[in-house]
Amino acid sequence: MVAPKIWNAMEAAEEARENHGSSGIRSSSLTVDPSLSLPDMKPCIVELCKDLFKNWSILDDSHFAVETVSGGITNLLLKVSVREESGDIVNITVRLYGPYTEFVIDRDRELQAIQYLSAAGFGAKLLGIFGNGMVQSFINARTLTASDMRKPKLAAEIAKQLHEFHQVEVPGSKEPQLWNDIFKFFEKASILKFDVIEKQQKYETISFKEIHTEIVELKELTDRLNAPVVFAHNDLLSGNLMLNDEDEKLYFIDFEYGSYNYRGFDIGNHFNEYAGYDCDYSMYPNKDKQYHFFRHYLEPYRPHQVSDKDLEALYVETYTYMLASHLYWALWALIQAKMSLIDFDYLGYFFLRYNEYKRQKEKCFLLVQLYLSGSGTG
Ligand SMILES: Nc1ncnc2c1ncn2[C@@H]1O[C@H](COP(=O)(O)OP(=O)(O)OP(=O)(O)O)[C@@H](O)[C@H]1O
Repeated sequence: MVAPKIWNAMEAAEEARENHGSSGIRSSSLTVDPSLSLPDMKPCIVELCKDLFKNWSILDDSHFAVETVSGGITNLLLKVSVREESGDIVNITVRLYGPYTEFVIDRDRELQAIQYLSAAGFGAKLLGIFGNGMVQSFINARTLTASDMRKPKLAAEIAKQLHEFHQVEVPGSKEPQLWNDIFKFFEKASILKFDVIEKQQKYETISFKEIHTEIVELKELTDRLNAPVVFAHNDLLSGNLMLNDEDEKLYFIDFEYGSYNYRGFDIGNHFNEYAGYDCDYSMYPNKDKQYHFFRHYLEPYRPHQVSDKDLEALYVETYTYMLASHLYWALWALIQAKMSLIDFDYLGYFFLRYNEYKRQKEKCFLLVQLYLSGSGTG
């Protein structure tokens, strides 16, 4: 097993300290125990805020209100409202990384990306980092549901924003990470041991030999497409989309899985999320709905001028990487089943994603072969 890369919070904090003048990102070496109850955690959060934002250090603790925004599937997110001396209220969020999340999330990669993405106007502004988390601006908006996300007007807006997102340049290697990540997940996922006997028995029904063959075959197929590579969000589910209804501003949030990747993966992965938390894959968009999305993605200001050839190419690309998205999150779920402290049936989630992969595979492979042979997709 490849040794997991443990995010070096101290190094990152030190780097941010050095860069503070230019990037405006503050840093603290404090850590907050995520297992504390909210009342016990509050004094630690207040101390952290005072350490990061020196102008708040003179305020009495009664000026700080702390509440939970979300348990997330991965992290704990808190909202801190600070009544400043002037009487103004400032809202920020404090994100505590979930334990062991470094097994599936590269925090260095996330932190670097977030700075460039937030400078380009995406997501919440990064205000500071600390030993086991980060502080960001609070976004005044509601979180979308899967059914919101499927509405044509919002789908067009998401496509348009994704087009912009994919234009952002993040320094560093521009190598697509998909297959590196999938193989890394595979290595970890294939050697797990569960203490709970039922879980272990369920786990033992999985054929990793079969999965490995699937990964290799799918990689070979996607390689033949020469798909464009962009800086991708990689986790565009409804919970990572927020909308302010008044000014109709849409926000992409949560760049934990962001990396250079195939654009078709970002889109296919997003379409898989139409299934919502119940994984109802009958909600996957039909060809018309996909084309609606593609038009606004490819030409946000002239959606009706996109050529049939470009639509078809993106259709094939998306279909193929949609399969990769199932493999990616299926393997991710196995690692979570072992590592996460969150009470969620990750093992069951593996089967939902992998079974859907198997259900779609043949049709997809056939479609790509037809397309590559020049016979079209019909
Ligand atoms: N900066 C923010 N301002 C306001 N609300 C936010 C902000 N960031 C996240 N949220 C809210 O908290 C929820 C969880 O956030 P996020 O997805 O970043 O956490 P997570 O732990 O990574 O969750 P998951 O693993 O489920 O994606 C979002 O769906 C959104 O409702």
